[in-house]
Amino acid sequence: MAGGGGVTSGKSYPGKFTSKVLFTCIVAASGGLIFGYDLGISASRITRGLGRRMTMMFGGLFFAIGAVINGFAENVLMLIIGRVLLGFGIGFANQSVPIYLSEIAPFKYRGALNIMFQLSITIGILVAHLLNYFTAKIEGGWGWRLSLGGAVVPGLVFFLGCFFLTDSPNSLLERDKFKEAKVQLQKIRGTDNVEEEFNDLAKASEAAKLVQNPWKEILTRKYRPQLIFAILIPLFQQLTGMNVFVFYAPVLFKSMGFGNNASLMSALITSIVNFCATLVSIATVDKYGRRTLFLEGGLQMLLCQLVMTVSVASKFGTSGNPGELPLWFSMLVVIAMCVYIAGFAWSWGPLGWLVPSEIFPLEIRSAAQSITVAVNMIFTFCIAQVFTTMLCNLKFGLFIFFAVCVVGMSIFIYKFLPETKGVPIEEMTIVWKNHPRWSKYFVEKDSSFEMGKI
Ligand SMILES: OC[C@H]1O[C@](O)(CO)[C@@H](O)[C@@H]1O
Repeated sequence: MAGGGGVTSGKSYPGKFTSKVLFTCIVAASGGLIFGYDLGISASRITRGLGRRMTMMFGGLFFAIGAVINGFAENVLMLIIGRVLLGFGIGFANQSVPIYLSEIAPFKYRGALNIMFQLSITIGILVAHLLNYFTAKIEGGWGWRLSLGGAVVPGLVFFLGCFFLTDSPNSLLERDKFKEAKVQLQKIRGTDNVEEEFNDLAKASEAAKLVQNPWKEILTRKYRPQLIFAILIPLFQQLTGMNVFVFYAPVLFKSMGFGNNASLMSALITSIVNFCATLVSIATVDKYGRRTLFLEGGLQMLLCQLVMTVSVASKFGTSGNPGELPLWFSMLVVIAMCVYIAGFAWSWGPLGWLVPSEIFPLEIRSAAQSITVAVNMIFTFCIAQVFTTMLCNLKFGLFIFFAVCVVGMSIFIYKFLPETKGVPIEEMTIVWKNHPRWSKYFVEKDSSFEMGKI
């Protein structure tokens, strides 16, 4: 495989899959609930200075306060203020949760534990869809208060849960808390024998401390490979077109002839498929690797987009008026949509967070994650804004547009993404060094690797 192949670092840090690491990851991943419930902005300086855990707590708190203000809003200003706080909450959570999970997880299970973040996102979407459906039926027109105010629940779950967490050893070392970092690592790994891993983390943190300004640093040539992925992975995730289904599924289903219950049906079907397929990703990502999932998911989405293109073109043409749609046709489109969503949910959905969170060295990890979050949010917003205009102008061509994007991103992954499965996070340099495209960014000196002096 071009540039693929598995790489092993030769490390085998002892340690168990402890109940502590599982509990910690479940609580931290619940930060995805608030993103599933809503969308927002980003915060890197805070993650580095305050630590991942504190940033997560701020995220939950802002989100909960924003939700309360929205729920009790008496005017538009209150709605705007609440909305801004939700945005901060999500920005803080998206900034800190993926890297926290990747740092805290034993490297062999990093994929599965990190994907619990995306799993929480899918739960958030499912709950919000269901709630919207029921609150819309509440007499008296105050149901929206319940929908908006209901966001306080995931916000508080996440905020309060964070009290039970410790910061990641990497983040503690970043702030010179050596003793605490070691004790926490021993607790998380369930063994006192963490010397090798701890030394590697300490080395990474020493290297990180030499970097005064991560924002300037990330622009230097030696981080070019990582920077490219920090930007392109979230961009490509949004260019799959998935959010067209998340945001507009009810409209699409209605136009396929699913009468009055279209909204509930679509919300239920697409959200449940999204959730279940994310579980598949959890079960397979550390076994088959990131590249396999990316490529399989891409192919699956492409086939479905082609089925949708042909179906919509043959029934709607360019007039947009389908007449009476036969049942088999509606069923075919629904099945294609579901298979497409499953393809996304075990590839670009979770990997869009996992891969960026594990490929950056500590010194630029927070800055790079901010870029990833910002690109993700900006393009989520753009797709939501331009979707209807594109649909009106391109008609079935919209599906061709996303299909072409999927082909492009799959080729990119095939040629350029190194496999990161089974490599400890602070040892990740090795995958770049061994990759035919990226090795030139690394030069060998005195049997250690010095980065980017060419
Ligand atoms: O599960 C679908 C959701 O996942 C995301 O791609 C984030 O990873 C969102 O943009 C989308 O709404």
